[in-house]
Order: sequence, then structure tokens, then C-alpha cells
Amino acid sequence: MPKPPPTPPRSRPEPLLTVDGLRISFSGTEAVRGVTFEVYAGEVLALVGESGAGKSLTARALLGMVPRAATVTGRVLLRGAPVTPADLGRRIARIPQDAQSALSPVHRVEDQLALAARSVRPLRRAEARALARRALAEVGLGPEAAAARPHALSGGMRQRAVIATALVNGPELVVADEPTTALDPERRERILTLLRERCADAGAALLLVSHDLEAVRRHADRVAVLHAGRVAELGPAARVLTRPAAPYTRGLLAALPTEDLPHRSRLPAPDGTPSVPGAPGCAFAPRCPRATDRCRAEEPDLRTAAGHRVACHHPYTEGEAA
Ligand SMILES: Nc1ncnc2c1ncn2[C@@H]1O[C@H](COP(=O)(O)OP(=O)(O)OP(=O)(O)O)[C@@H](O)[C@H]1O
Repeated sequence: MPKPPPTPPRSRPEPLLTVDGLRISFSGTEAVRGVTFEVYAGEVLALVGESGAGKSLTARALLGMVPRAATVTGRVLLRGAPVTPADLGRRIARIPQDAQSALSPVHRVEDQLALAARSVRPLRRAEARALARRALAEVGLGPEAAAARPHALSGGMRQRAVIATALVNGPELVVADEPTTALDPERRERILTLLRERCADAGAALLLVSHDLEAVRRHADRVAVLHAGRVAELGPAARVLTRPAAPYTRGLLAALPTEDLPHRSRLPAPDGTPSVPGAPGCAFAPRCPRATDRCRAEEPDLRTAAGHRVACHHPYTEGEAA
């Protein structure tokens, strides 16, 4: 089913999730360099960008799952308050990449969901099981699949079970990092549609990390384009993916192959040699057709321009040809 038109962010009051100046470094080297964005209740926000841009680390920071070696600064707020461990699995749920390893091979599917439900609130066994069955039915898995062990299910059914597990506790936000990489294109589309529709029905916002810009175009309300650990552009998906303001986003779109290719696990990078990490100025300057001396000297801040946010000294205007 095609996605209904998004509600304009301006009409939304308080953000559900606020990520403010998030920095993640390893031994002094910053991989995420001041990422700021908000997620509004009920929306789908996609994080896109080439490999190494910092998408997964950002998503993991929301889930309290950054690697031990990382130093994290900045703020992650859920309805204005810092995220606590008690919020994880309950108010913020996760859909992992690999449904196979996300489910225990030894337990029946409904028992796993019932366990997830009982881990966050005091429920009797029978209540938890009923909740689990309902959640599984909502993703199209009937009593037979509910009573099966994961190995007896197809890849698509396992992914449905993982979606049901994420939603069983009624989260406000679901974080999905490349949730369909293991599936073929048809199943991928079906699962993404199901994920989006189930989140919408449950009133949960969805933060979707993806390298599939076509899927993002179909499913996301807004897109944040990450580059070299920063947000390069953030705005409505329809605008960012058709008439981007940031030269980096234009480069990313231009690098996409036009013919149908087998599913890629990464986005192709724009042409040219990337900047050296830690070099002054805009990280895209060495590859940017609009770069000036200012771009090579001064890193641009993320500013609101023409209705959405762009980190660029020389953004394209909406009607301007690339
Ligand atoms: N455990 C780690 N130790 C050291 N550096 C790390 C670690 N994890 C990530 N990084 C650094 O952070 C950068 C961003 O990683 P991240 O996984 O967020 O990228 P990504 O945008 O999700 O890329 P991909 O699309 O390839 O998954 C990496 O290029 C790497 O330099």
C-alpha cells in the first residue's frame, strides 16, 4: 500500500526523541562528530549515508549499545528526559539486521515474545502468552507459527517474529538498523511495508537505518543524510531524495547505478577522493563541485535553509539544476 502523505513536522509539538550534539570517539578519533536530529511521534525517519558515515553507531547510541571502547558525549532525550536502561526494550525497541541470530533457536516463538513481555512488566504466564499470540497474529503469524521454533520458519516469517517481538511491549520508538538485508527484494519490500504499517498502527515512531534509497523514498517521512559522522542534510524524504540542497546528497544520488542491480549492502560513494579524517573544513570539499576556499577552511554548521536543514556553505536552491 502506498505511504500516506506525511504530516508536516512544523505541526508537531514536542519531539519524541532528541539527539543533540552526539559525539562518539575511539581512542580520540571521532567517528560521530556532533549529530543532531529529532524524531517525532509516529513518523518514519531514515538515516542514510555511505559506509562509515556513522549510521549504525548513531542508532546504537539510542539503544545504549555502543562498543565498550567508545567515548560518547552529547544528549539523547526521550520526551525531554535522558534515556534510561529501563526505557530499552520497553519504550525504545530494536529490530536487528539478522532475524536468525536475534531469535533463540531452542525456544518456541511465542515463548520468546512472552519472555520479552514479562521482562518489562509483571504478567502471569497466561497473560504474557496471550499478548505474544496477539502480537504475532498482528504480523500475520498464526498459532502454528507461534508454536514453532525459529528454524521451522522461513526467513520472512522469522523477520515478522522479530517485528512482533519489538512491538510486544508497545514501544514509542523502534530502531531498525538495515532490518531486511538478508531477504530477497520482494520479501524486503513486504517486510518494510509491514514494519512501517505495524509501527503506525501501534503509534510508534520508526528510525530506519538503510542504504536502500528507493525503499527510503517509499517508506520514510523524513531523511537524515549522514556524511563523515555529521548530518549533511535533513528534511522531508520527497524533497531530500529528489531535489537535495546539499552537494553531498546530490553526489550520493548521482552515484546510484541507473540499471537494476542485485541488492547492494552499501551505498556507492560519490566520485573522488574522500577527505582525510580530521582535515579542516567541510569533509566533502575535496569531492564537491561547489567547494570554495571557505569550504576547505571552515566546517559548515547545520542550518535551516529552504524548509530543511543543510550543512553547506553553498547549498543548492530548490529549483537549481545540479
Ligand atoms: N568498534 C569500533 N572501533 C573503532 N572504530 C569504530 C568501531 N565501530 C565503528 N567505528 C568507526 O566508526 C565509523 C562509523 O561506523 P558505523 O558502523 O556507524 O558506520 P555506518 O555508517 O553504519 O557504515 P556501514 O553502512 O558500513 O554499516 C567506522 O567507519 C569506523 O571508523
